Amino acid sequence: MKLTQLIEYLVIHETSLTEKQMTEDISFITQDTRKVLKNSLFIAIKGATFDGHSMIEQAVEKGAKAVIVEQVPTNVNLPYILVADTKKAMAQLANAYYGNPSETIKVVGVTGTNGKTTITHLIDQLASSIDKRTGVIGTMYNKVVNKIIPTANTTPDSITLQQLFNEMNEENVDVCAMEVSSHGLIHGRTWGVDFDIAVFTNFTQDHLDFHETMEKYFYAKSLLFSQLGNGYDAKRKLAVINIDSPHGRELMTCTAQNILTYGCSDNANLQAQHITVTSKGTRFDLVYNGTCYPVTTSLIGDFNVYNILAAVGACIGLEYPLEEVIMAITTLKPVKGRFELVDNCKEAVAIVDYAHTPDGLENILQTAQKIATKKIYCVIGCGGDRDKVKRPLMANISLKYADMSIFTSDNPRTEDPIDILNDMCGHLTSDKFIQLVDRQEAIEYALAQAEPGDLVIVAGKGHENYQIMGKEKVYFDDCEMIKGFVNKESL
Ligand SMILES: CC(=O)N[C@H]1[C@@H](OP(=O)(O)OP(=O)(O)OC[C@H]2O[C@@H](n3ccc(=O)[nH]c3=O)[C@H](O)[C@@H]2O)O[C@H](CO)[C@@H](O)[C@@H]1O[C@H](C)C(=O)N[C@@H](C)C(=O)N[C@H](CCC(=O)O)C(=O)O
Ligand SMILES: Nc1ncnc2c1ncn2[C@@H]1O[C@H](COP(=O)(O)OP(=O)(O)OP(=O)(O)O)[C@@H](O)[C@H]1O
Ligand SMILES: N[C@H](CCC[C@H](N)C(=O)O)C(=O)O
Ligand SMILES: [Mg+2]
Repeated sequence: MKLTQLIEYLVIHETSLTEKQMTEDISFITQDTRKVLKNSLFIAIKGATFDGHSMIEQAVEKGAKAVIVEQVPTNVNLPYILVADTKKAMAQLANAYYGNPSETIKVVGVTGTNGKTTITHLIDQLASSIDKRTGVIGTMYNKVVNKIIPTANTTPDSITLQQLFNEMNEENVDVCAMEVSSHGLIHGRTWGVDFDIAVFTNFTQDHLDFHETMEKYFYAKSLLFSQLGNGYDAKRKLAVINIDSPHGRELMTCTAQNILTYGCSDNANLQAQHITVTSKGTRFDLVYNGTCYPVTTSLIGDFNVYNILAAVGACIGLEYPLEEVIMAITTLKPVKGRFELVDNCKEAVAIVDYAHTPDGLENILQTAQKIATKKIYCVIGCGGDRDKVKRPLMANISLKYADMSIFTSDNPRTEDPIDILNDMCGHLTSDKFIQLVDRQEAIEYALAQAEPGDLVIVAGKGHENYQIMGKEKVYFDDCEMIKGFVNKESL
């Protein structure tokens, strides 16, 4: 593609490129000097730890035909194009390079503190059940039909994102269910994505290390709704909002589009009534447009009823046949590491879950109380180099609902795990907890104590099969640890 064509939508403040240089062919765009190839366009980004502007000379040496910058280089002979904001330019360039690929796919963006992965995977299952070709973008992996692509982020950078949409187009994907994280929104990773549907799950405390205040965190979430279009778009768009959340009600003013509300309140468009939770699954009545549909699902918990309503709401927005979608609810499989029941030698009910926020933990422990017949053990840790404010809150919640809490490590990263444990339980005086810094020991302790019929919740890591210690990822899998536990007394 010609450089002139690629930069058509940029507002250029200044450039050192000649008219001839502007007509050069560009065959690759990147924001990473390590990936620059011949005939690339390099975009310099100021990141958290590194400033791409410091390496534009090397990028040009490696074959970049031009560099996009937001500050004039010291060496003005370099082929630079000055813009106000290189992150915004990167999103515009990525979109131009891949030909606005999200326009031809139905894109469902899901945001909120908890439930994004679950809902996107439920949408994937529901859409697949009516023979749609699907894509998924999110925490566990990205997926193009059956191809699984590993990912480092919940919401990828704008180049990776547009590249994924392009691949989805090549594979004739009908619908992509995508997690939209608050980091992704603040970093502008989703700029230029043509969302058809925006789903809001809920809003509670997390990520204060990054957003600093709940107000700023909520503002980040609201961006998905203000980016949903002007209300007069060629494509019909819809915001699907949890009306039981006060923040959901506030978000309703952030979009120009039509809104479908869901929840348990009488005024929700899509409603759940008469919820019954058991250790085998959940039953409820789904009410839409005055018709009541009794449904059963193997997903456990009231919070999963919300997740199902959100996924069904998205399917309504996609104009899928409602009765077929509702029938498919009974076939929904739980998502890996989300309230996942794991076999073990103790005949205890062991559950691995990804709860890593106070609200997530409270929801699963409330659900645990509903299905428990005997004692509840809870193994939980908090991530290092992340929101510290949530640490004592999560310990308090565990103590409130579990008969015994085992506080341990969960991705300490560059922090000392003992310091994290002190933040969690330094203030506690109860005798209903112990601290075991080694996660394997913590899980084994809980299982060793558990009697048949007790419930052992192992929370925080869900699908993750690693522990991040320092900068290293060490293999660790909660499910394997539970399955592999051998009760020493029975040997
Ligand atoms: C703190 C943070 O968000 N970092 C993200 C960010 O990296 P960064 O821009 O800060 O990277 P940097 O190392 O400072 O580099 C700056 C620039 O220089 C370039 N560079 C760097 C080195 C070099 O030699 N040459 C070079 O050109 C880099 O390519 C980059 O363009 O941009 C990268 C690309 O988009 C992300 O992968 C990376 O996410 C890291 C891995 C991360 O852990 N992020 C977390 C906090 C995050 O974003 N989480 C949310 C999920 C939250 C939730 O689930 O609720 C997410 O969406 O993943
Ligand atoms: N609707 C919900 N409301 C409250 N808690 C939930 C809800 N759905 C899931 N959870 C809890 O949150 C955990 C994470 O769920 P999920 O992975 O779907 O959320 P997420 O929003 O994708 O999280 P992340 O921010 O890490 O991407 C689950 O394991 C469960 O404990
Ligand atoms: N998406 C979440 C994942 C946290 C998972 C937990 N295991 C941890 O490391 O804290 C985050 O980036 O905060
Ligand atoms: Mg997720």
